[in-house]
Amino acid sequence: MSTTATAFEMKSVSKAFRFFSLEDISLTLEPGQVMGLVGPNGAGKSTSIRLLMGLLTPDAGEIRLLGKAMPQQQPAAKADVGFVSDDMRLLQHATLQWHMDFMANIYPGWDAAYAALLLKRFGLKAAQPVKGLSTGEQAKALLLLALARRPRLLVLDEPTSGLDPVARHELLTEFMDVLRDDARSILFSSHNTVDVERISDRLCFIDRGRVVANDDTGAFLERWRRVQLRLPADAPAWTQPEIVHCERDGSLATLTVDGFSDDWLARLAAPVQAVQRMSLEEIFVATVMHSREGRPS
Ligand SMILES: Nc1ncnc2c1ncn2[C@@H]1O[C@H](COP(=O)(O)OP(=O)(O)OP(=O)(O)O)[C@@H](O)[C@H]1O
Repeated sequence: MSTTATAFEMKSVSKAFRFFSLEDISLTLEPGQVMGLVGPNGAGKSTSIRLLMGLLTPDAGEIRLLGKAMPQQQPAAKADVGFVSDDMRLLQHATLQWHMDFMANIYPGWDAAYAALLLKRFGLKAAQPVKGLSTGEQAKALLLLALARRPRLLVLDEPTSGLDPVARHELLTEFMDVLRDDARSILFSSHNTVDVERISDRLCFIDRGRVVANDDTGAFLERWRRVQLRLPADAPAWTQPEIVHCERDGSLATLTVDGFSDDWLARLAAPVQAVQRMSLEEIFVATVMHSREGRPS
C-alpha cells in the first residue's frame, strides 16, 4: 500500500434519495491533516461519510479511501480506517475489556499500552459492563476502541456530541496527539465550530447537499471580516462581490466581507470605524445564508 496516497478523495460525487440529494461533492484530505465537516441538521454530513466509508454507493463520481476505490475495495481500505458514528452500539452485556480484547484479536495494529493510557485519560473502567456506562462514557469507549487501533485515517461522525466540555477538551487533545505522526489523518463532522476551529487544518461547510466552502482553515478565517463604516444614510448600496452582507442602521453600515485584505479596504476609500475578525461560527452562518440566497430550498 502506498503511503503517499491521499487520505481520501471524493470527485464530483452525487447521491439522490427520494427527498434529498447530495450533489457534486469534491473533497480531498492529505495525509497528516484534519478536516472538519460542518453543516446544519440534514445537510448531508453523515451521507457523505457513509459514501466515503463504502456504506452507500454513489450515483455518480469517484471515491478513494487511502488510495482504494470505494465501495469496490472497501475490505482492503477498512483495515486502516477507524470509523465511529453515533449510531454504533457496543454489546451492552459485555465489558469494555471484552471489547478491547476483541479488537486486539482482529487488528494487528492494536496498541494495548495506548488503550490503557486512554482508559485512564477518559476515566473509564475496563471491567465495567457497557450497560452501566453513561451515554458520554459509551461515546468515549467507542473512540478509545478506534484510536487504540492506530489507524491511518480516523473518520468520526459527530465524535464530541454528548460529551461534556472537559471530555471534549480531552478528546480534541487526543486527536492532536494522534497527528504527531504525520502520516495519520482525521475527518470529523461536528456542529461545534469551536472544536473545528481548534483542530482542523481544513474545513468543509456543507448545506442542503452541497459544499458551500472548502478551504484551509487559517486562510479561510483570514479572508473574513466585519467592517463598520459611517456613511450618509442615503448612500447607494455597495456592489463589491466581496461584500456578502450589509446592514444599515442610520449612518452606520456593518459589512460582512469574504475576501478581505488591507488593499481591498484601501480601495474601498470609506471612513472605516472598525474592522473585526469573525469567529468560525459567525462565518459559517454568513456562508450558509449567502449560499441559500437565490437557491431553492
Ligand atoms: N437511507 C436514506 N434514505 C432516504 N433518505 C435519507 C437516507 N439517509 C439520509 N437521508 C436523508 O438525507 C438527508 C441528509 O441526512 P444526513 O444524515 O446526511 O444529514 P446530516 O448533515 O448528517 O444531519 P445531522 O446533523 O442532523 O445529523 C436527510 O434529509 C435524510 O433524511
